[in-house]
Amino acid sequence: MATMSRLPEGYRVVAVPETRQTEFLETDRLAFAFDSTPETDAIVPLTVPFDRTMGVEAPDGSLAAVHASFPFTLPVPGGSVACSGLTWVGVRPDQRRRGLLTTMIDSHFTRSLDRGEPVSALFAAEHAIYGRFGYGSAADDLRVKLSRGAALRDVPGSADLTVRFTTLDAFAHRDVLDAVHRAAGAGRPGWITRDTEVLRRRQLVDPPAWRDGGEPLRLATVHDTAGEVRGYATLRRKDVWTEGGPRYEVRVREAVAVDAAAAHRLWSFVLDLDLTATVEGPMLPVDDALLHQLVDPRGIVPKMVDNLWVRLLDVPAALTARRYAAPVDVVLDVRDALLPANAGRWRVTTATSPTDGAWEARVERTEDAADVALDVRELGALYLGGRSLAAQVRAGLVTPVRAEAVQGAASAFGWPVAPVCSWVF
Ligand SMILES: CC(=O)SCCNC(=O)CCNC(=O)[C@H](O)C(C)(C)COP(=O)(O)OP(=O)(O)OC[C@H]1O[C@@H](n2cnc3c(N)ncnc32)[C@H](O)[C@@H]1OP(=O)(O)O
Repeated sequence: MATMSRLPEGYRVVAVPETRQTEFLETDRLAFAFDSTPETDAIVPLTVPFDRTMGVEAPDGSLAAVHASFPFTLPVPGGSVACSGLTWVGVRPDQRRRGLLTTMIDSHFTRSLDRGEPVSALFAAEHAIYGRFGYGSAADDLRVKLSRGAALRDVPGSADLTVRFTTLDAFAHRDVLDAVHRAAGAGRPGWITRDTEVLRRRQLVDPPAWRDGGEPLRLATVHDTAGEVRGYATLRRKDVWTEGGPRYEVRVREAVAVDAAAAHRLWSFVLDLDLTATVEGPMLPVDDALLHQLVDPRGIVPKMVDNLWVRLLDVPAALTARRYAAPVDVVLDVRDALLPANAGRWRVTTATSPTDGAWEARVERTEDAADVALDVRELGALYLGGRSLAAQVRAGLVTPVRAEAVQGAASAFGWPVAPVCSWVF
């Protein structure tokens, strides 16, 4: 690795074991300006994976910066890949802009590669932070505001389903909701599942301090005639009384459904709760069924937000782990200032014809002339199939060395299901 480290004199990278939990949390609280109380801490499980938590110590031995990573299985087009999910990154405000994050990223890359994780992914606190390290913005999610009563097109089977509404219980509901969450995201790139008990429970906890004047989190579940859960929404209503009557807001934390009928039934319920006027949706994939089922999509107020950022740490391993939407034979000339093993020309070739439209690729070093030249950041952005190589060329981010190669490569690197991760880690 081309080392990026430029720590000030006397600083050093250290592992942060669980015994330093209090110090770890204090560092991140200073960085993120968040507070907590013993009441909230008693409810919210700590998700920090201390066996994968690192920091930077100042010369006096105190923690100046921290980060951790989750061992995820990242769904990618047609498959999945071992992924190091970077998280809890924080540098104390009095230690920032001295290269501490840069050094931590260096160590994160090395450790991830040593563990056999060819890809890293993250949610970025701010847009400007991670591109310099080769992370590309690989997915968007949509946050929509809808009016009560927004009509949906008919979907066969919806009328056979029933909805139950109750108060959410993180312990009682976590397993059944996790099973639905997994089923709902099958085949969707980026749909990271919550593979530990703490991560499952963390999505459902509801300390009073987080309610912002709303009710406790409620749970709407959609059931088929056999009683099986086919979809769910976690949500809270906030009471708003006006001279004109009640205009409550519904805030949906998560809404997932295993099929179109369940999505239709779920949203029909959520969009027609008594006393309410508006519904704020959760993080939705940009191709979510709701957006297609709405009779009048003009009625929504959408906001598009960057979702997962992806960094290819081992280009050939990462590109081999995904499938391609069309046959391709393209030579990529990759720039990677931080991980030189990725740099240079790679031929991506698909061969035998698959029955499911998901083409496997061979990825090999080549001396042949490049078709397309791009930074590893843009390759990371393409990785989940949610960005278009042709759009990157049009935006001036990718150089089309052989312009005729772009259309075919763009089709192959795309994917028919939009990537998204439904929760922030
Ligand atoms: C995956 C996650 O956990 S996302 C959470 C990230 N954490 C936060 O946002 C909490 C608040 N902020 C912080 O803790 C810190 O400011 C961090 C982690 C964002 C940056 O840490 P620093 O140690 O200051 O970064 P470092 O000094 O290594 O900066 C490297 C380069 O990135 C730039 N940079 C760092 N942060 C930012 C930012 N927020 N916006 C724009 N540029 C930035 C620096 O200017 C520097 O540029 P240069 O190389 O041209 O001089």
